[in-house]
Amino acid sequence: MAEPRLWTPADARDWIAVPDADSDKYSRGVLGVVTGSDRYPGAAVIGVEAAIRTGVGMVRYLGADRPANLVLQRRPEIVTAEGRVQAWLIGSGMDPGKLTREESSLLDSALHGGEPVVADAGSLRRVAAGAHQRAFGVDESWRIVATPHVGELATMLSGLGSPAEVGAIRADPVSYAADVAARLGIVVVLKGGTTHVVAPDGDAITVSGGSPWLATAGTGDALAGIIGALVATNAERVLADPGCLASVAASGVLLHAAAGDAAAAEGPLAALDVAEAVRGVVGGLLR
Ligand SMILES: NC(=O)C1=CN([C@@H]2O[C@H](COP(=O)(O)OP(=O)(O)OC[C@H]3O[C@@H](n4cnc5c(N)ncnc54)[C@H](O)[C@@H]3O)[C@@H](O)[C@H]2O)[C@@H](O)CC1
Ligand SMILES: Nc1ncnc2c1ncn2[C@@H]1O[C@H](COP(=O)(O)OP(=O)(O)O)[C@@H](O)[C@H]1O
Repeated sequence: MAEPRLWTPADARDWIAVPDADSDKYSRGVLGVVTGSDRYPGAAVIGVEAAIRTGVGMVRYLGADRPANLVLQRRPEIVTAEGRVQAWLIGSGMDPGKLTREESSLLDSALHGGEPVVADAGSLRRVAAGAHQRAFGVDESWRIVATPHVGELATMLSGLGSPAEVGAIRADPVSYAADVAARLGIVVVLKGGTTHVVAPDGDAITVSGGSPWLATAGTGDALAGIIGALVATNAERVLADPGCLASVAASGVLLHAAAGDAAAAEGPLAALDVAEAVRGVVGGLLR
């Protein structure tokens, strides 16, 4: 396996799609979102806020009623009608053991739809079960980015029939992430104090830094929203060259770490502070 590359702000800058006079909300990219649940409605609010502040043409939120109402209270600009999307963000704030039939069907539609997908938390077991591979073949599944923490990667490995202890994964994170990435044909973003982005071919990118104050509930939901917005606004490039999906994901991790630093500069942070701070980070990179 090649040595992991370090990702820089200049690398991330390349993946910020800046609108011009010919842009409209559809041409910029629409992110379809299936996150949150009655049990964890807040995850939907955090992920949507992060996506909006990363920059996207439109967010279509299609989750359950309770999170949908909270999302709309905070962000009336969100659209809850079905329609075309350029990418999906799924799974944050969803419990894989307690999905309603409608939630399961929404997750499956997103995974089988052919658009790039950012799969978090409650959708990871489905990804590990390889449903998308059966539908599209391994090459096509390069369009999926999964964002597990070590506990969730352990669950994915169990699903693949290769259980591993969390301690073993922590000791050799890139190898375990690379194993899952190769077997499922997906990009794995293994989250932690240092985050590793690993492509199916074993190419690894490391994003270090990010304030330790990020170790608080909901910051992973914010990360998924940031990556979702970047994938939606770069969807044409991703579909033309799925190999670039790891670069898009690494850029999202870098923006998230920088937003965490910005929010932590004022004191202990909450996940929504991180989502809000992404705006200033993107603005700063573009100056
Ligand atoms: N405001 C909200 O609505 C929030 C919702 N959340 C949602 O809550 C659900 C459960 O999330 P959990 O992360 O607790 O996942 P799980 O409950 O699936 O996994 C947690 C398990 O993994 C282990 N573990 C090992 N390393 C870990 C690490 N680095 N970080 C976290 N757990 C680790 C834990 O000990 C535990 O056994 C997800 O759907 C998530 O998106 C969380 O994001 C918190 C905020
Ligand atoms: N000690 C740390 N230093 C820097 N970043 C961290 C640290 N701990 C966690 N993070 C980051 O915070 C986020 C936590 O995500 P996650 O574990 O999914 O939590 P949640 O499910 O509560 O959102 C990840 O992006 C992770 O990389």
